[in-house]
Amino acid sequence: MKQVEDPLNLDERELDKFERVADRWWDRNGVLKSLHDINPLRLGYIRERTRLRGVRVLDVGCGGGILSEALAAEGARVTGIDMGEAPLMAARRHMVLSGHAVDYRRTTVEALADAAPAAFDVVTCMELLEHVPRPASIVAACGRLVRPGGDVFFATINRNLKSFVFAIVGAEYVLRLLERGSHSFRMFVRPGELTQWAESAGLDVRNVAGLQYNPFSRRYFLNNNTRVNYLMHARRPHRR
Ligand SMILES: C[S@@+](CC[C@H](N)C(=O)[O-])C[C@H]1O[C@@H](n2cnc3c(N)ncnc32)[C@H](O)[C@@H]1O
Repeated sequence: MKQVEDPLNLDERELDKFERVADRWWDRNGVLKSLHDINPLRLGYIRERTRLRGVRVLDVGCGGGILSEALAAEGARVTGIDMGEAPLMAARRHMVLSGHAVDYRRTTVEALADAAPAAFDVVTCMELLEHVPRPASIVAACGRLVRPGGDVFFATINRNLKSFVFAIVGAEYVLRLLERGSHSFRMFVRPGELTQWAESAGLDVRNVAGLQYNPFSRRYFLNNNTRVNYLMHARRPHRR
């Protein structure tokens, strides 16, 4: 039987995971602690590779706004988009407390790419690709939304035996860094796949870095081991 594609590129079960925990989004020691813990590393990775002050940044799948607010604090003019109602509510509530202004909107990245092509200097899309049915479509839309010469940043989880052991068994069952069921192994994305989608979106991949967790020091760090979590920096060339 032919499978019918969801035109919104949504997986209701995945969305629901974040609806349920949204009121604890900004609890630094709560269920989303790992997002808080990796945020300085993600921000540092972005800041090293692009200018943020005064530029238009789109944060795709922004959730409760952990990265969006950090980008705004760097002086960027940030738009955050997500399809979850409750995460966006948590983001708007927190923005009032923090004073880091972000323009939060409920839209798909594909619809925004139709409405506002090349409207952003920088696009970030972190920890989203492993939660959607058609990640290549998200990557293509990110490529359309960034201006020529602009930068795109992705973060996701590799798909192999080590990532199954570390990102699911280790993180969800042994160390309890994440809630059980946070991730589905089959939705993880290999760096080769992401590179191919980025290139098909007209982007040049400039760097891929690994994001590691040391269970003894309980600290995250960046290196070149991309077997589990990794980040990617791509740039839209001026001519394509
Ligand atoms: C793991 S959270 C990541 C949040 C944020 N990017 C961060 O890293 O701090 C994933 C987010 O993706 C959102 N999401 C899931 N599917 C989506 C889709 N198709 N379009 C936009 N957002 C989506 C969820 O609502 C959730 O807020």
